[in-house]
Amino acid sequence: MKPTIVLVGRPNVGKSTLFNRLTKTRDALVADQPGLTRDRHYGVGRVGDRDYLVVDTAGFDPVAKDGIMHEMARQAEQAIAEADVLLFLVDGRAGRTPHDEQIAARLRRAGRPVHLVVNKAEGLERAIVSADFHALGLGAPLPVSAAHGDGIKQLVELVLAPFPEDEDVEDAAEKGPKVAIVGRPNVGKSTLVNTLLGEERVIAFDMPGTTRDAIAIPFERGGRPYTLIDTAGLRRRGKVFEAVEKFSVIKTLQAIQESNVVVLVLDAAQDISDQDAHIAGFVLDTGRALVVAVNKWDAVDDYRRERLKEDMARKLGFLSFARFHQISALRAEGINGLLKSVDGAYAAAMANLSTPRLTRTMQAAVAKQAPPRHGSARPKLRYAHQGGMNPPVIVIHGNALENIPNSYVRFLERTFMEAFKLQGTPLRIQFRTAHNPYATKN
Ligand SMILES: Nc1nc2c(ncn2[C@@H]2O[C@H](COP(=O)(O)OP(=O)(O)OP(=O)(O)O)[C@@H](O)[C@H]2O)c(=O)[nH]1
Ligand SMILES: Nc1nc2c(ncn2[C@@H]2O[C@H](COP(=O)(O)OP(=O)(O)OP(=O)(O)O)[C@@H](O)[C@H]2O)c(=O)[nH]1
Repeated sequence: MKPTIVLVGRPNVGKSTLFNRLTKTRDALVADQPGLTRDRHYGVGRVGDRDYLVVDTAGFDPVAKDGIMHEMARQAEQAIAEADVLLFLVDGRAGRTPHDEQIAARLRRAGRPVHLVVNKAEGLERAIVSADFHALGLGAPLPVSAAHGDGIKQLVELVLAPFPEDEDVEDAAEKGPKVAIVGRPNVGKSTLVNTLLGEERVIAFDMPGTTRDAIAIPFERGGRPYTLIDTAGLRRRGKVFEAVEKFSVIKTLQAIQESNVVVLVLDAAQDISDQDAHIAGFVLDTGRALVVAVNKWDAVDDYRRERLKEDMARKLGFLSFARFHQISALRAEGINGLLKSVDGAYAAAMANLSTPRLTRTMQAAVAKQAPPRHGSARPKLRYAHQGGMNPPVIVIHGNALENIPNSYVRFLERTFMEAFKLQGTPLRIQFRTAHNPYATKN
């Protein structure tokens, strides 16, 4: 399970600064993609081998009764309800305020673990800060400086400690791909789930009594096992599954994180929206394999189809690693092709890449196009090996690799993707520079 950390606090205490800190570790792994915009309030982070989801609630005001503040408070309430752990941020320089007390009173009733985090604590006397905020009745305050990065690693380790670690990727492989079907409201997710599950026997239906309702539904198609990771609270009613809750961004992102392969459902009758692009960007950030299902293809004419293709090329160009399928969930058209791509994307995400072949492919790429010189140093790529799966991580060793530009990273990604036929999964390339004083300076 990958825990969801929700940040709460009054305006200006440093939530965005902490959010950036907590999600920054992961960003460094993802080459910037043209056209990719990230949602400012939802991100993924990683410490060691552990992934987590971070949500920044804006402007939480538990007493606002109407207007934009009320709407923001409503969204924050939903995030609190869906959190695994809450970080309540206060401002060590401003001291305890009445607004902090209101929020504390609300959080004491949240039924979730709450950590009281005192931000802007650099240079402050620890004992004085602690005494002031202890009065909020949420346990010992944890001093940090989000701006300077002090205390952040300890904070994350403390917060994640109670959550079990994930099962090994390789151990899980024989159960088949874990698939999350995601998309904004009304694109046809429930219809697709029912089409997938309807024809074949559902092997079992478990509802583990975990802190949140993560539901995994094993099923078979064409003799192959899959596990469906539920998103927006699909519940079984009679023979069919239907959504019983409102669309939830957090549940969507949690399902993406729990999955191996994401099926992003789009509605052919609608233009691509920011929400579609944000979900797609999140999939890229988590490194999950991806197949795009352009649903309701039956309901649109040729003109609309052409227009949609242009729209997708413009707004989702950063998904060039993924296959796109035109389907009709309602008429069960295009489903086998879609699942074939799910299988292909899963195989690519889990592929074993041999060190000699990786190194040969890398050398061939360099021979074709050498990395640009930076100052007096020409980066030297020596050898490559695999550093992880789902997504495949390729670790390249060499000298002066710090300054390799993003465009060259993307060239390497494309080269590996073609050589190893890794369609359907994003790739990560990591550089390890040897700091050998005798390293050749050619
Ligand atoms: N001294 C100090 N200032 C900080 C620290 N973290 C954040 N700040 C400053 O505090 C101010 C508010 O930070 P934000 O991260 O925007 O705060 P926020 O809680 O997201 O604010 P809203 O977006 O209004 O909810 C900015 O001027 C930051 O530079 C810190 O650790 N130390
Ligand atoms: N024409 C057409 N309509 C479809 C198709 N798939 C779904 N729909 C219709 O689109 C509407 C929304 O479908 P749902 O499956 O409930 O969509 P959803 O994404 O689960 O929606 P939320 O539960 O709001 O997240 C329903 O009226 C479906 O009948 C399709 O392939 N073609």
